[in-house]
Amino acid sequence: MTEQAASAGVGADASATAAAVVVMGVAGAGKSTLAAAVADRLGGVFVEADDLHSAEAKVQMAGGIPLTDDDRWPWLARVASRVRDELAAGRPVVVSCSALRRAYRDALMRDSGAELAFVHVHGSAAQLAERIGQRTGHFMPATMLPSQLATLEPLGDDEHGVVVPLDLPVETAAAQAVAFLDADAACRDRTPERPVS
Ligand SMILES: Nc1ncnc2c1ncn2[C@@H]1O[C@H](COP(=O)(O)OP(=O)(O)O)[C@@H](O)[C@H]1O
Ligand SMILES: O=C(O)[C@H](O)[C@@H](O)[C@H](O)[C@H](O)COP(=O)(O)O
Repeated sequence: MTEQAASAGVGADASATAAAVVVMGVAGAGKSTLAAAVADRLGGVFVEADDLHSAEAKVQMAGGIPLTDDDRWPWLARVASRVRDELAAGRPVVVSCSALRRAYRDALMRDSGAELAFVHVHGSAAQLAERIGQRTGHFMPATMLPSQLATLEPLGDDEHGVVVPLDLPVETAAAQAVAFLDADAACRDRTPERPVS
């Protein structure tokens, strides 16, 4: 993982910006808000992975029961398929998707065929609890936060991603994310493709 590439002073260069981005993190962290802002900056499409859950999965989560891996795989496949479709149509795509575990992120890469970049919106447990408590009208109850945190696997050093603090103003966070994406795209241009594990 590249730590806060934004602070490296990399200038914005739309042509170098990764075309496929997943804004990840636990429920309520601020993924959708940031993903929409990043999509706007990239002139890309914002995809809300929550909209691709089955009705059954939403009922399950609304009832406070976390999804299992078996519940998640078909959902992740739908998210990846959507990414693939948008890229095939020539549109940059920014997805809001929890993508909590490494295996989920690898599956998204494998099934989309895209070299995804990840932006992890994160903060302390107290900040996350406060943030999810503010959210209204969502199927995911705040009681799911502990299971989300238990499932979360932070970005590995070998993943293309950056952590953005959840308490930044959204436009500041989006600027940090885009600076990272520019730096990451430039870095990929200089290095051979790595295999997806
Ligand atoms: N940078 C931010 N600063 C302040 N509030 C935010 C910020 N990002 C998101 N929020 C608020 O936090 C709550 C959760 O945000 P949301 O984007 O829905 O999170 P997620 O997609 O991770 O569930 C919402 O009420 C949203 O308005
Ligand atoms: O905004 C949110 O609350 C999350 O994005 C949430 O809706 C997400 O879809 C679930 O977290 C299900 O997936 P996981 O159980 O794999 O996080």
